[in-house]
Amino acid sequence: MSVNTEAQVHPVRAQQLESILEIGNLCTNFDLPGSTVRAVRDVSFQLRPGQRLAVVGESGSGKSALAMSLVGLVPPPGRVASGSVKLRGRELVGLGDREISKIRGNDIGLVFQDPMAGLDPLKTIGSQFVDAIRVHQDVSVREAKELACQLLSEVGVEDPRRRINDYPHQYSGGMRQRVLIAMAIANDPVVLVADEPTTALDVTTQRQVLELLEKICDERGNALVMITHNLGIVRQLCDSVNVMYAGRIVEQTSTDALFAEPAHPYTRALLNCMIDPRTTLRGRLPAIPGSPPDLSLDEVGCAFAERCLLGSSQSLCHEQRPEPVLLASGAISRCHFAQTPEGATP
Ligand SMILES: Nc1ncnc2c1ncn2[C@@H]1O[C@H](COP(=O)(O)OP(=O)(O)OP(=O)(O)O)[C@@H](O)[C@H]1O
Repeated sequence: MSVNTEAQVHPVRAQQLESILEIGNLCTNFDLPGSTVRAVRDVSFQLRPGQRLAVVGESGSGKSALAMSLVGLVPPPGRVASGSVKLRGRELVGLGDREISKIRGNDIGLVFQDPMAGLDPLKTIGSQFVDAIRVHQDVSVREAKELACQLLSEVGVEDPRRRINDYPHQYSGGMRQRVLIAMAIANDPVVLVADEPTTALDVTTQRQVLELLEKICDERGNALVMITHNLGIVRQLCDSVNVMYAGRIVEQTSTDALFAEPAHPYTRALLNCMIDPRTTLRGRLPAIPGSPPDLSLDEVGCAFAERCLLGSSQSLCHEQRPEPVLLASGAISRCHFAQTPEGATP
């Protein structure tokens, strides 16, 4: 099945700007002894220059596995089992480690949840920064250091000429995240992939880091893929949204439409869990009743059917997997009853 959704959702917009990233029928599995966890299932979408796309969903829905698949960093025993990731037309799936690492940190910048995971505790920030720049740019150590200081200043690290000689533990969590963001943009990537970049931070620092990401995207014009649990972040930072459930994208829509007219029952359940969509920047999603399916089992019907208010009593939902449906709003929803008006019996 092919879900070439961007072309379906926004045919006019899709023609205006050629996409820079094209994901086609991507499947990522974790091969465990005796079972295979199918973490990303037949995911397709496109990203245009400057687009800010959120990927949202509950824990375990496959957001991180998708993000890691985009940049060739799926940890073993995981692997991209099939499908395609094309950056400016170049296929990344199947590239060797050396080739993909040239692209990572160059055309695609990465910001992770735990800034410590991206830094070597035994090296100064300066030496790590210089290395990260010189892997991709033919510049001297002195020039790389100068660029590093400029970037640190850009992301709000005061006195960068002194701070560059400090070790990661001498920075606060928020400052370490700023350093990683500076490193991620050092080679002017066309896409920034941020996987829950503020989850480990306190509320005030979260807000500052989000404002920084927003400023960077505004000023540099890079596209953003923002992996998050947090619909407040989606509202603040992103223009479009992929909602993931059980490894699949169940809704693709604009941020405005997500809040105004959520199409999929799962999206509506997520929104219902938000206490106050205007102020819940800090709010992780509270639980939706029931639990997601075991991703090592084959799907029969809609993966959300058991938990769905609309379809739990419908035999169709339990028997037949829904295909994506293009709605009048421009959203795509993977629901048998996507066109059913709210409150009506399907
Ligand atoms: N290293 C691994 N080994 C085995 N299974 C894994 C591994 N990493 C992820 N998975 C499985 O893949 C599925 C998707 O996980 P993933 O981390 O992508 O979800 P997520 O939506 O990012 O969740 P969270 O928001 O909690 O990070 C889950 O069922 C998870 O258990």
